[in-house]
Amino acid sequence: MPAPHNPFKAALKEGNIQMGCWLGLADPYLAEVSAHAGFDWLLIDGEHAPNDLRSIIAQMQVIAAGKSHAVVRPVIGETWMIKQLLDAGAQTLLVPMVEGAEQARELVAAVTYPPHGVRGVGSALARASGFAGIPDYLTTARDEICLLVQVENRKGIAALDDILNVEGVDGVFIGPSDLAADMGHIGNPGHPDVEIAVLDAMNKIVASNKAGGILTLQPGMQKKCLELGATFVATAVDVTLFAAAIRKSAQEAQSLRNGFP
Ligand SMILES: O=C(O)C(=O)C[C@H](O)[C@@H](O)CO
Repeated sequence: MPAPHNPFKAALKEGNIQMGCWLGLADPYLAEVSAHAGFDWLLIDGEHAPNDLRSIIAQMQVIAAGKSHAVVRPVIGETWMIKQLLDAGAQTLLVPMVEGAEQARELVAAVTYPPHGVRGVGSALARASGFAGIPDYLTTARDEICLLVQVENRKGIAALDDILNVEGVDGVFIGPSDLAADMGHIGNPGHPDVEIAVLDAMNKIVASNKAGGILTLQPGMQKKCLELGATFVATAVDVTLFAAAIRKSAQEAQSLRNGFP
């Protein structure tokens, strides 16, 4: 019996668009709500949300029971961190701040067992192997792991062609917020210079036959990236949605109260 099939990786390979949502509320109860909403993928954010290994596992567990695929973002692409997340059952990783081909090759090695990689062998204890319930996990796991890297500063953009030549990287995600900051337009990912850089990079990614991805709340940018051939596009953030809704509700409550003496 092989490692669990990764439908998200298969969809990207076939060029099937996958629409996603960012999960920053760092809670399995709330992740479960999103898991039944209808997104193709949900990003469990270990970089900017208050997640740890346990909270990431809990969110993966509830997402597994829903209709979405869990994509896990570590704080940074450290080999030991990737080892833990893969053993915990993550099959798709989105690694932030990738700036060069050598770093990308190290990430490929981190998701690959020896002799071709350096992923530590712990399947006997791992949720990923069904707690040793999947006899062929060690020999089939790599094929079902989807490695996505983030290019999100000028150094990464300059190295994009080299990164795209790294075998074993399945997709490249452009991070407009960090790219905007590095380009001198912090807080303004919609700046014309940033948009040009994002779309140029997306063009290159798609042309390389790797999957192109982005998170953008701008409908115009979402459409442009899809038109260029991006296949994993996040269009929502749970924190943003919740915060806006709860603020609106509070304002309505106060307006109602103000109508009384
Ligand atoms: O740089 C970006 O944009 C991303 O990588 C996404 C952000 O980290 C996410 O937190 C939304 O701002």
